[in-house]
Amino acid sequence: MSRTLVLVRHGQSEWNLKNLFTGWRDVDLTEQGHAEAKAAGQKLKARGLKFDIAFTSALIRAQKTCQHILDAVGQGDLKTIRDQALNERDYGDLSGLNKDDARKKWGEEQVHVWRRSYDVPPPAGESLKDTGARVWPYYLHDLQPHVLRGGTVLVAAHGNSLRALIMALDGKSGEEIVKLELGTGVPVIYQLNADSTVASKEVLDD
Ligand SMILES: O=C(O)[C@@H](CO)OP(=O)(O)O
Repeated sequence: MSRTLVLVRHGQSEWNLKNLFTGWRDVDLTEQGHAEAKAAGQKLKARGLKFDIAFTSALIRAQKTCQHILDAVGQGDLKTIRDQALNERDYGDLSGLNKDDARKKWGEEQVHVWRRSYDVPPPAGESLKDTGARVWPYYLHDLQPHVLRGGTVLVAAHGNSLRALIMALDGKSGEEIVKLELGTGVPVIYQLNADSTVASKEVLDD
């Protein structure tokens, strides 16, 4: 039985391009972002993947990425659940600021800690731990059951909401997760065992 979970970070957004902290701000994909999402769909199509259900966040950049992928695999009308549990980490007061300006103001090290550490939240925002505290229960209750009954499930979401999910799936520590970067539009394919542990993981980053 195939129990397949496909995670895809949205394609490049307008604020990725402008190098701004985005978080819950609802910005669109760039031309490149649309192309990356379509290319992700083509890679999944080439694998012969057909989905049973799709999940995405409440934010347009993830929703459009999800739709591009479904269109590419010929499943444009597939049932898709949108939930803010899968939203990007809330960047709080950093939202809308330029990342280089923030480095000048607070220093390289502090900004890196806010962006990639496990449990240090940016001012008035969520740490990765906080993000995981909403992503992981949502995964367990709403998403994983579809995979365990033999489904193939698409999740189109965000860099940090997916980092939180991957941290739990891979059993990574707070120190290890600092190094994990997810590319825009790069599919990550998990096969799960019947007991919900990970049987295999493949990153389609070529
Ligand atoms: O700005 C954001 O919301 C995220 C993702 O684009 O940025 P970072 O990679 O710095 O966590």
